[in-house]
This record gives sequence, C-alpha cells and structure tokens, in this order.
Amino acid sequence: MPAIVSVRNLRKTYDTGFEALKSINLEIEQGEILALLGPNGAGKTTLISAICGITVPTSGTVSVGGFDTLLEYRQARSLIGLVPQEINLEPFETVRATVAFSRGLFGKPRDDARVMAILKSLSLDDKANARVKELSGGMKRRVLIAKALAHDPRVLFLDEPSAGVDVELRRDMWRVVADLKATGVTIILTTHYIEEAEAIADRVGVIAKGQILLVQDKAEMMAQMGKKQLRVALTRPATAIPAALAHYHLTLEDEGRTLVHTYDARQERTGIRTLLNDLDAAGLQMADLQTQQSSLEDIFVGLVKDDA
Ligand SMILES: Nc1ncnc2c1ncn2[C@@H]1O[C@H](COP(=O)(O)OP(=O)(O)OP(=O)(O)O)[C@@H](O)[C@H]1O
Repeated sequence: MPAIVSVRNLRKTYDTGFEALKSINLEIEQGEILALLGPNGAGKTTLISAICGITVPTSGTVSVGGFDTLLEYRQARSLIGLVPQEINLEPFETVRATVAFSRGLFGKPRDDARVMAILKSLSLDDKANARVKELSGGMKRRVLIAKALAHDPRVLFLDEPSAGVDVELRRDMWRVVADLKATGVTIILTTHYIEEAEAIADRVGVIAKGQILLVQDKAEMMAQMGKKQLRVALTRPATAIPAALAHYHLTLEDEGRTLVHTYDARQERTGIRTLLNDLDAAGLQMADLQTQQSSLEDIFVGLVKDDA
C-alpha cells in the first residue's frame, strides 16, 4: 500500500535565513501512529505545518493521500485534521457550534448527529451547549481535537497534545488516540514526552536541528531499551579481562576497579549467575554489584547529543 503521507527532500529556510528543516524524507503508512520526538526548536512544528500546507517549503514535496499539498491543496487539506499547540478558540461560542463551524469550513454538509458523535467520543457531549470560556484547560484541548475531527479527516496531526495537561487527561488523550487509530485514522503527534511516545506510538521518529536522526519501530526501540548493564565493583583492580572471560561483552572502567557487562535484558536470564561464577573462577572478587537499564530517554538524549 502506498504511504498516506509522503515527504520528499523537504527543506525550509525561514526569511530570517534560519534553516529549520534540512532535507526531510518520511513515509507514513495508513493507520499508524507516528510520534515525532525532539527537543525545543528541533523543527517539529515546522515539519507539521509544511505537511499540512500551512508553511510553504523552500524546496521538496509533500503528498497526503496522493495529493500534492501545494498543487492540490484543497484535496490534500480535506484529508488532514490539525490539532495546534496553542488554544485558539472563540470564548463565547458553544462547544457544539465551534465544532459544527469547523465542519462547515471544509464544505461538509451540516450533520448534527456526527458532531454529537465526535463530542461523545471525546467525553464532551455533556458540554455541547457550554460556552468555550466555561471549560477547563483540559476540556478546551479536547475541543481542539473535536474541531480537527469535524470534517472526518484521514490523517490527524497533534502538535504537543499533552503539553501542560495533567496526567489523567494525558491518559485520556492516549485513549482517544487509540480509539481513532481503531477507526483507521493515521496519527502523527509531536511530543517532548518520551513516555508519551512509548505509550502510544507504533513508530518513533527522532528529530533534532531540522533533521530526522532516526525513524524506528517502537518495538525495535524497546529492544534497544532492553539493554542492561551489570557493573561489578572489584575488590582489587584488574589490569585486563582474563582470557577465560573473553566471550562475554566486558569492559573495565575506573582504572580497572569496575567490570561492566552489557547484555540484552530480555534474552539473558541465567547468564548473570554463570558470569559471576566465571568471575570467581578467574580470580576476580566482587565487592559490589549494580545494574543499570538504558531507557528510550538515554537513546534519545544520546542521539540528540551526538548530533550537537
Ligand atoms: N516564522 C519563523 N521565522 C523564523 N524562524 C522560525 C519561525 N518559526 C520557527 N522558527 C525557528 O525554527 C526552529 C524550529 O522551530 P519549530 O517551532 O519548528 O520547533 P519545534 O521542534 O516545534 O519546537 P518546540 O518543541 O519548542 O515547539 C526554531 O529555531 C525556531 O526559532
């Protein structure tokens, strides 16, 4: 199946001369959830804006559902729902009218039942007649999602959906995203929260300084996260790894006082006991033992730092 979103050699240099995107290539499959993870100023919003046709790229092409976002803007845009980072709602309008109006903007016929169904899916049905200004911040965020869904888009972009949102609402938002995926909607979200990418994404893209450093299946990333380190403090410093231990992935740190074993936490169950026995047999005495697990955060921080 062809990708629903296809980004080719996309570059964006702002009028200030700042190069915010440097030749981005990205293919997004129908029905997947892609999380774009990156530090402040990485270019996430610029990328989303360029895909949605809001920012004109300096060069390169973007297609959504096979439509070029510049040459066939209307067709492409009708397939896209965008939940912006900032709350930009009419305070005196009712929730129902806000969502219905957005639907109308896309030339869709009035459909009160559909609007109510969208509100219900976001647990906003009891607020349908409330004015926006009467809502809590979290509810306003949900109205933004309802607005973005009003014209039944096939691809939904969420720019920092849970910035400034409490834990409960964040989990609520994840449930909404999962429900949307179940209906076949493709979802692209940007986030600072590694936990968020971990919780809901099928694939994770790491973006920094206008470049995509890595796009990877989350399960594969989890496999990387599964790496653990066993740190063995030795009673006497070692000058070298004994030949009998050469088949383990061992390194010496702290001038030979610490022996470090890196292993895949999911594959290795009994290996540690054997290693400790082998250390003993090789005459290395253990004073202390520690384990450390590398997290997606470590991988992310490492990637972004390497790029600095
Ligand atoms: N209109 C603009 N004119 C000039 N520079 C801009 C403009 N918009 C964004 N930038 C710059 O482009 C870079 C990328 O910004 P962008 O908003 O895309 O980052 P981001 O990854 O979404 O960041 P954040 O996580 O803080 O929202 C930043 O250095 C920003 O200052």
